[in-house]
Amino acid sequence: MEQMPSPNAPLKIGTRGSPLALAQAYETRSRLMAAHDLPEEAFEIVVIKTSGDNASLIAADKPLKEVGGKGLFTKEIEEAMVDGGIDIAVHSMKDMPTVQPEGLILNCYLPREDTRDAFVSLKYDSLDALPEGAVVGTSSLRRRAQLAYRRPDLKMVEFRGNVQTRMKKLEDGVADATFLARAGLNRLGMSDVAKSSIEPEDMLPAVAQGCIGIERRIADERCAELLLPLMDGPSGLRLACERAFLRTLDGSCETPIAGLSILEGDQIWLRGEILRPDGSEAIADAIRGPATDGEALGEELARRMLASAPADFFSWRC
Ligand SMILES: NCc1[nH]cc(CCC(=O)O)c1CC(=O)O
Repeated sequence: MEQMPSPNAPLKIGTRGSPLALAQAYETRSRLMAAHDLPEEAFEIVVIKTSGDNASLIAADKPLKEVGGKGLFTKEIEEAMVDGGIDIAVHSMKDMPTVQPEGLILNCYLPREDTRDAFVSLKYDSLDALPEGAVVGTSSLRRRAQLAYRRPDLKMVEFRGNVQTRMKKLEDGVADATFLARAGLNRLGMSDVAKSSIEPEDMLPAVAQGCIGIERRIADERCAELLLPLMDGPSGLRLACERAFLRTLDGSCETPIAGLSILEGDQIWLRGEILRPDGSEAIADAIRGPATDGEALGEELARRMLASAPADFFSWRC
């Protein structure tokens, strides 16, 4: 049965419990408080444990895609929203599947943070400075493939956990360097661990990197109204374009796909890169057109890249 919260009941904001997820939930709460002149008590942050947070799965040093793919960190949160246990959910858009469960809508995007990856190392200043055979820690299939393509000499090791855990691994000498989203570091107040940034011209970030999205029930008009002033126009155009690209490529699992759109006046410029998981081959392409046609442009670029790739290139599609 549909629960009918009283108009004065606190709005329940669902989130994972990681330091980054909490920072994103607090940012969302602050923006809601400012937009509606509401006190902190008008909101309740509800921490939800997801399969992806399951310690035993994380401890097993398996690539995340073997553990369960993209819905891994979102399933339980979306279930809580369908059940009415929470009213809205705050997500890192780059971790979100391109299609939402029935009854839910994800179209509220906050102003985007830095979209670049950061180069993090205790010994070296940049990717170019890494000596031959250096060890890079990463759990991201995209970063792994992009790095293997550009620097076949590098050795990759599986690297997971929060930023503190990863820094400890660097201290212990498990790897010489790692790559983290600048957006996450900035939100955690840890941007000083970044030695340099990877420019999109050198390596495109993940689709939707650096963007916080807020999901709600489609039928919940109270939440629709509350979120309206938070919806950032430029983020909306860019995310529609990038997510259409990913959706058309069927990037439903963690896939070696990178993509970034940039607004230039009333135009949008989308660049994409698709790689073989082992980094032995990559295809890149770009498209430009009216920003309001972003979704169609994203689909068109994806179709063009699918058509131009060798037949066995998309063996990872699922
Ligand atoms: N896959 C984990 C994840 N999801 C979102 C971010 C960073 C924040 C963002 O991109 O918005 C990260 C960590 C990372 O890649 O360093």
